[in-house]
Amino acid sequence: MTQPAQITLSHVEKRFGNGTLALRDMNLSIREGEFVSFLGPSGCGKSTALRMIAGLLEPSGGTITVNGREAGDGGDVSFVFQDATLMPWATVFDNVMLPLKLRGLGRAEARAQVEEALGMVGLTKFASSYPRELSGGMKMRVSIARAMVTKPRLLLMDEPFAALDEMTRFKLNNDVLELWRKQGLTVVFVTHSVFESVYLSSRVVVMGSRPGRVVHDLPMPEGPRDEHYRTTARYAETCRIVTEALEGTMDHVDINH
Ligand SMILES: Nc1ncnc2c1ncn2[C@@H]1O[C@H](COP(=O)(O)OP(=O)(O)OP(=O)(O)O)[C@@H](O)[C@H]1O
Repeated sequence: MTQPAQITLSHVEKRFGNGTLALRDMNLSIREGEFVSFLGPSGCGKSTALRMIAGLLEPSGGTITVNGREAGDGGDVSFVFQDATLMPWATVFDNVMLPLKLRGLGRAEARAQVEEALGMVGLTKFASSYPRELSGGMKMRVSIARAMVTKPRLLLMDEPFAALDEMTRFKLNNDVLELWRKQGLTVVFVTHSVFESVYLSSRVVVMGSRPGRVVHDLPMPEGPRDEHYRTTARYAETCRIVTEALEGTMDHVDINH
């Protein structure tokens, strides 16, 4: 039986105060347990769409429902930004505990959940370290642990690995896939990278700009995702198909710069 939609965007439009029409008539339905990437040229509204799903921005037209409620109207959703956005004066433990503290939990009550979240990202031994003592990849892991500590059903990620070197990015790609599988999450992931979107996703939503909208909705092949997969003909062929779809959304100005 098909799962009911967990996220629905229906005729969504976003016009900013300065008149920019970022999205027009965006329609999309995401089911529980999917891993969906938003891929598209710079400025096509990927982040805007993600922020509206999170309830951080309001649509100027249309409707967005998440977990059966209006977007932003309730828990079960976590957000990971491009920067780890950690509190530099607080330990890894305290950074990860923040969402629980905001919900009124004390240290003792929160301990088991924080430890579990740190375990998920392999940072158990770094609970008392400070952000300045960590590499960029480790800081991003802390940020992911902070997002996971509330046990969300939906994880929204806005280009989380764009600033990391390639090997770290590959490693974190695998970590996120493991979380997705083990925790039964739904993930919506914004990226500029065809290779990253094809590797991670069960579905790639290719967006076009001026105004932003969904241009292609491409199911990805099923099967294991591991370092071997990156070297297969199937992966290369899927990347080619997605690249063509992406290029079709761009005008010459976009392609040449
Ligand atoms: N707060 C804002 N006020 C006005 N315009 C905005 C605002 N935020 C985004 N925009 C505009 O809306 C459009 C979509 O922006 P958005 O950041 O969602 O695109 P994107 O696809 O995520 O881009 P990138 O890949 O470069 O991050 C762009 O034209 C952008 O300049």
